[in-house]
Amino acid sequence: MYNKLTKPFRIKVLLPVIFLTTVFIPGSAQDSLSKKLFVIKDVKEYLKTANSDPGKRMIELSSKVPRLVYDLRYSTRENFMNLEMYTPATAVSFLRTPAAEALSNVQKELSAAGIGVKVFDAYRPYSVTVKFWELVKDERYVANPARGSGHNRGIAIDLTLINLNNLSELPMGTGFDNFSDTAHHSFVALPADILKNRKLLRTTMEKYGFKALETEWWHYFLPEGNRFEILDISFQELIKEASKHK
Ligand SMILES: C[C@@H](N)C(=O)N[C@H](C)C(=O)O
Ligand SMILES: [Zn+2]
Repeated sequence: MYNKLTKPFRIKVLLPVIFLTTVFIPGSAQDSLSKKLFVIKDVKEYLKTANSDPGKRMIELSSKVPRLVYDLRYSTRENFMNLEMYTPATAVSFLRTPAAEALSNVQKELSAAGIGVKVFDAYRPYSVTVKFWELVKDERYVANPARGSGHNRGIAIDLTLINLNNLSELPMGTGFDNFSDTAHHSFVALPADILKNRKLLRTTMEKYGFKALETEWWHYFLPEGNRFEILDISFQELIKEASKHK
C-alpha cells in the first residue's frame, strides 16, 4: 500500500502526519508521561548529583538568609489540605544553592528598608505534590505531578514580605494559597498599598533572577529549573546531610 502512493504524496502528506502524531502526545498518553518522570527518592542518589554539581546542593534557608522568618504551613494544619503534610516538627526548609543565594540577595536589599521575607514553603517532596493534586486538579494553583513542581526541584518558593521591626506581614490582598483570581498578578482592583507591596515583592524577586507565577502572588521560581532533578526525599534526611556541610 505504502509503495503504491506517489512519492510527492508520501513526502507532503504522510511525513507531516507521522511527525505531528509523534511530537504532540494525545491527552490519553499523559499517564504514561508521569510514569516516565525521573524522581530521586534515595538520598544517596541526590548526594551523587550534589557532589558532581555543587549548584545542586540543598541549602537550609535560615543558614544562608539572615533574619529569615519561617511560617511553614504544610508542617501544620493551617493550609488548604487541612492536614499536616510534612512531619509536624519540620521547622526548616531548603532550596538549591543558586535559589538560596538569590533569596539571600533579596533579603539583603529589602532589609535596608526594614523589610524582610517570610517563607511559607520552599522545597516540597514530590509525594506531597501528588497528594495536593488529588484534592486540587487545577494547574493554575497546584503543579501537575505528570511534570512535577519547581518546589520538588528545589527552585521554587512561596513567600511574603514582613516588617522587620514587629514581624507583621505586609498586606497582599489575600492569604497564602488563596486559589482565586484575586491572587493573580493581573487582578489590579485592589487598594494602592496592596498593589505596591505585591510590586515590591515581584520587582525585588525578579531583580535577583526569580520569575513570578501569574496566578499566585506568593510563588516564585528560578527559570530553567529542569536541570535540577525532582526529589522525593524527606526533610529529616536533608537536615542530616546539611548538618555535615556546615
Ligand atoms: C500549592 C501552591 N502553594 C503552589 O506551590 N502551587 C504551585 C503551582 C506548585 O504546586 O508548584
Ligand atoms: Zn509555590
